[in-house]
Amino acid sequence: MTGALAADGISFAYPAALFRNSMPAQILHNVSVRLAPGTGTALVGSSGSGKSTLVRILLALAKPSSGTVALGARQVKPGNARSLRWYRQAVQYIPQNPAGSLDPRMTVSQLLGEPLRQLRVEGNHRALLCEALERVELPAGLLDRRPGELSGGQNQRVAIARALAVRPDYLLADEPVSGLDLPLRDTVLSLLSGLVREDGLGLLLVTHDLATAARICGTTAVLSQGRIVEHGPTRRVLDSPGSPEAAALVQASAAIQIPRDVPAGAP
Ligand SMILES: Nc1ncnc2c1ncn2[C@@H]1O[C@H](COP(=O)(O)OP(=O)(O)OP(=O)(O)O)[C@@H](O)[C@H]1O
Repeated sequence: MTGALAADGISFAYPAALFRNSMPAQILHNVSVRLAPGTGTALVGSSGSGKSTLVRILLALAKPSSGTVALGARQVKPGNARSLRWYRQAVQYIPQNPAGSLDPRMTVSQLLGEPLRQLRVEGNHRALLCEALERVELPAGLLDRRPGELSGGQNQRVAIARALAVRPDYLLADEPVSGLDLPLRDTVLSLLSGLVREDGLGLLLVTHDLATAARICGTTAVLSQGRIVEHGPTRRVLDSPGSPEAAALVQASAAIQIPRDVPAGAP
């Protein structure tokens, strides 16, 4: 059984740009988040608050200036591909615009098989590919197609299947539905919700939008200027935000909801 995925006391600064004679930019200040299997945690915050930087640190792609990342009892640090193979298999990333991350020259079979080969995952790869496709409700008949031969929605699911093929315990999804139209957004959110509730994956969902967070995440952490200013049940954050940053995000989410409810043809 995989343990929690925890970032503890993370601080981080991007190095000073020498040519600009600038100081190192302190981006994260003593940030802690803890993810557990079968639970969804939303990381919300305004643009530039440090969400993607924290995700990079959780993915062991950047080294914090202080603090630790650990999966269960095992500490994780940036390192070579071989030393991180176990971690890459356990923790997968779904980027913003997942479909855009697919190489158009590769078939679905090659796209899904690549991480299995790179991470030297044991077992029958063909069976793992089919299992991943089935989980995102795509037929195995698509394995020989290329992204250009699929719809936008199918490509989104292929990209999620790619993360699922290695059978991870955790998914870190950075704004996975921004830029999608509403029906597609709904499909992807339902899929992610099922992965948490039915398959027991742990999910970190990075989003600007608290309404999106509320759909799938029981817990929400609010990041503001590199600090966690609120961390608790999403319902509580929505109903009685305890920080000005959370209050502003609730207001923004509500404002985005209003036009959707306006009947067609209304002035
Ligand atoms: N490579 C870099 N070098 C220097 N500063 C950077 C670098 N990448 C990001 N930053 C700065 O770090 C801060 C946090 O960026 P980050 O991308 O983590 O925020 P974010 O909350 O994910 O924003 P967004 O919601 O717009 O994606 C920003 O001020 C950004 O300009």
